[in-house]
Amino acid sequence: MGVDIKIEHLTKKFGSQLIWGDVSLTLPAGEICVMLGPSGTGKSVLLKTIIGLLKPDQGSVVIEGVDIASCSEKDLYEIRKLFGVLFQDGAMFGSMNLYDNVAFPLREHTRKSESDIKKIVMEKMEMVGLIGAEYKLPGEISGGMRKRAGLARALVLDPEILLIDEPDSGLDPVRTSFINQLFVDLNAQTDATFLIVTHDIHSVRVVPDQIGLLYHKHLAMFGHREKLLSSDEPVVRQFLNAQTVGPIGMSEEKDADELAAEKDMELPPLPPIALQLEPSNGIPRKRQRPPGEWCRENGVVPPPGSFTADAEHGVASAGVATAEATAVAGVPPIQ
Ligand SMILES: Nc1ncnc2c1ncn2[C@@H]1O[C@H](COP(=O)(O)OP(=O)(O)OP(=O)(O)O)[C@@H](O)[C@H]1O
Repeated sequence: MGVDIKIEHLTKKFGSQLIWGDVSLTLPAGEICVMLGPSGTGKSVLLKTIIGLLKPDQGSVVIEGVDIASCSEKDLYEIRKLFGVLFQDGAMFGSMNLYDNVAFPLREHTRKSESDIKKIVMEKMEMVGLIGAEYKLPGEISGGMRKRAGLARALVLDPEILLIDEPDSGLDPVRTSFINQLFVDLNAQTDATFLIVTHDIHSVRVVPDQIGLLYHKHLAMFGHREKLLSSDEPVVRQFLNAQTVGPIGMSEEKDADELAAEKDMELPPLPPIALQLEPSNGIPRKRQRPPGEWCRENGVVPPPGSFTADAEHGVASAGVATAEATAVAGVPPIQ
């Protein structure tokens, strides 16, 4: 399960307004990818382009040999069956209970009997922890439950690709952690390719295998989590660590005077790279790589204290833990 999405030289404009240009990246089959970027950089537009709701001006999005950007309506209809989509608010029909909301794609797109539909709906409701809430209306449940119901609905057609737009918007930190764990568990169970758009820096540090950053009308960087989390590239470093010092300003880019004023400012050290969330059953996901492997293979020294339990809290542990962490990454321990 899970398929690659190969994006090449993708450009999107609305009229004369360039949203992003020449975006190229591959979302690897079965991996969890996160797309970041300041507000308005076109992350939602990218999701909509990947699923063929918006046509790019140039470039291709190839899934299973079909280019979404140029294929026929019939091919697009077929390819869309590979997708599950979770919109920001869960996009539930307000007058339908959760059971009917989750059953909706099965009733619309398949000829399954009501007893088969029931089996599938209940299986997905169980996966997202909503057994017992089937007959509640969307307006009667919390935002977190609505997201989980939206996720159950996105899963009913057994998608190979899950597109998820800002799952944490409106959720408190605890519920965000629950939904992050749910993504990791679902990825382990389904091996689907995940693309999540989020602003939540903590989620970015512990959930994805791959991270991308859209900035100033282009893809600033895309790659393995350890690449971005150890990067000194100013935009990546500033965004991933939520710093005010760096090229990103309040509205868009900082001007030359603002950047000159920051020239001699010392940046805080990069925080340690956290361990990725493990599936709840303790069995690693198929596409999960051992901590530190990317750094080791690419000769990159991770920030001190990386890949330890403390690293999740941004604490660079000294002594033994640091030595262990660097040993994991295959580089000499820091004395
Ligand atoms: N259908 C449309 N027609 C014209 N402009 C659009 C359309 N959809 C999006 N835009 C513009 O594209 C830009 C990017 O919007 P988008 O919603 O993708 O940003 P985003 O990065 O997801 O932002 P946020 O993080 O705030 O959700 C915005 O300037 C928006 O106004």
